Amino acid sequence: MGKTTVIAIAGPSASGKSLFASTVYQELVAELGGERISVLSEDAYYRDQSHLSLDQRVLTNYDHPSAFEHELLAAHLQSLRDGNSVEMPQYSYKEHTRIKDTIPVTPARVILVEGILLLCDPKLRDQFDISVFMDTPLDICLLRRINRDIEMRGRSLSSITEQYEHYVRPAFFEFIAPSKQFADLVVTRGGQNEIAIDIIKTKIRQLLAE
Ligand SMILES: Nc1ncnc2c1ncn2[C@@H]1O[C@H](COP(=O)(O)OP(=O)(O)O)[C@@H](O)[C@H]1O
Ligand SMILES: O=c1ccn([C@@H]2O[C@H](COP(=O)(O)O)[C@@H](O)[C@H]2O)c(=O)[nH]1
Repeated sequence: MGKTTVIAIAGPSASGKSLFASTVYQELVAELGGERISVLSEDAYYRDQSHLSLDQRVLTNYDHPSAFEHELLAAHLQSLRDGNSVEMPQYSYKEHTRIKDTIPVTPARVILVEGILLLCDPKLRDQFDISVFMDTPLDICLLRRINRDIEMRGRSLSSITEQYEHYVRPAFFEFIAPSKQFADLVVTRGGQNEIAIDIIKTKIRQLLAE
């Protein structure tokens, strides 16, 4: 296997990062097979909070860098570069903590990693060869987050709007928007931008052909 290339996909919550990463991954796996591409999620590296009660866990600010174990994500990316498999944690948005199971991730020629605060952290940025920022307007992100969090993450409308006002929106202006300067490619509209998906797929095909 040649040198590992890590592609980061960052941007606000519900901007389409997961959809973009999974579309690129699934379309390339269908075309080329899955052995040479892996996907990681920053959300899997939210800190374990199993020592706290559920009432305490809901008080955490999940949009602040301190909520993530970025040191572990950086160490896992380095291990994968070094040719070693890692056990990626799994996170429950309903329980607000990690679950016991992990997912084995094998070293791959191309690693896609997606998450809100990836480009804010210098030790993570050092691990990225290509960085993408999903520049979906914040009002569109909010509408998509409301629908997704009610359907998929067991949230009420009032809990979403309260969390959004106190944590999600302030974190966008303090951490996420300023991190756009570190992106190589800025993607408008979200996870269904077919031209952007095609550009990243073309780059990955080139890397896999080297
Ligand atoms: N371009 C788009 N058009 C319509 N819906 C979209 C688009 N991009 C993403 N979505 C939807 O918006 C929601 C949030 O997208 P997701 O990929 O989970 O965002 P993120 O990973 O950035 O939080 C999901 O339900 C997804 O299907
Ligand atoms: O327990 C949790 C953990 C995270 N969140 C919210 O999730 C988003 C990040 O995930 P996206 O898939 O990028 O939306 C972040 O804004 C947190 O507020 C949560 O609500 N509860």
